[in-house]
Amino acid sequence: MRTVHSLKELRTILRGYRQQGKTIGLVPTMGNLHEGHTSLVRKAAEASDIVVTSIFVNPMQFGAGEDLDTYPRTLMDDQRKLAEAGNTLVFAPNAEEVYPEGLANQTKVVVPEVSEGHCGASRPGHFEGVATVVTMLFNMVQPDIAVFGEKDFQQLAVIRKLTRDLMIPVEIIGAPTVREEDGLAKSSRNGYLTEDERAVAPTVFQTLKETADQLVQGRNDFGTLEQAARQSLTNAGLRPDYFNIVNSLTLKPASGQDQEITLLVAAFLGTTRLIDNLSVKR
Ligand SMILES: Nc1ncnc2c1ncn2[C@@H]1O[C@H](COP(=O)(O)OP(=O)(O)OP(=O)(O)O)[C@@H](O)[C@H]1O
Ligand SMILES: CC(C)(CO)[C@@H](O)C(=O)[O-]
Ligand code: BAL
Repeated sequence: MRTVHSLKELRTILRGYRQQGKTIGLVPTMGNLHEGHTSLVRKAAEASDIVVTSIFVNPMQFGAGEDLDTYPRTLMDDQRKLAEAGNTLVFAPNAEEVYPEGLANQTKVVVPEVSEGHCGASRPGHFEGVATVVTMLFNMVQPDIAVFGEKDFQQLAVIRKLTRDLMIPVEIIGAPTVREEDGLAKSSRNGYLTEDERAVAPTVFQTLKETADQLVQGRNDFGTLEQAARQSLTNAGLRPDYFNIVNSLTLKPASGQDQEITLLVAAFLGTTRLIDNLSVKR
């Protein structure tokens, strides 16, 4: 498995693969990889001949006061995990390679509607940063397929929409959330949790499951259920950012007629912000 840092080298290698008639899969990440990421790589390897994993902590998607500087950078460890998962090529550019003219001067991709609300409301500019860098990665790698985790449910919806709207010829594949045994969604940011916080963290998924059970039983009083879920999180020592029951496609507030409903949650444990979601069919 090779690692390249420059776009020029990436393009030269990929040209060679394309000339051999190989299909290319892309897995965009910010590194500090865990089994959630390697499951995406395995999925990409099933769907394409060559798998490119990008590792780039994208400054454009971090807000002021967020963890851009402290976000864990663990390239050597990541390379070992990727090789084991069947990855072909790692693309690990630095910020100057991706944004040679700096962030202020960068053309941006703005995705309306699905990027509004939820994480979009709590992290202004976040999805502009994600949409822009993902569009750039699509142009850099020109993959046939790209795999993203359902753990970042709103992000996946944003990427599906930008791909459709900008007619980018790539198939977007969603991959299920990989969890710890106690239900906590695997995430690089779990590493920030103290031992005490880690013991409380599974409450996020438990609250999702308890609320989903109520929905499956036919409850339509979504506001009451959201309020009760926020209270459960608070009682466990979390600080809920949002707990929203939405239509799975539009991410707008769910209605009683919706057959596919998604519960979206973000909550702080100390300074760590955890997100998760669960979808139900009715
Ligand atoms: N537990 C998981 N299961 C499946 N996919 C995941 C999981 N965690 C992350 N991913 C996916 O991996 C890709 C890269 O995500 P990222 O590098 O931000 O990882 P992360 O662990 O979610 O980090 P963070 O804690 O910063 O959100 C995204 O498509 C994301 O949805
Ligand atoms: C898709 C992504 C790699 C873009 O920076 C990031 O938002 C992530 O890791 O989910
Ligand atoms: N996993 C989404 C990337 C972020 O939180 O910035």
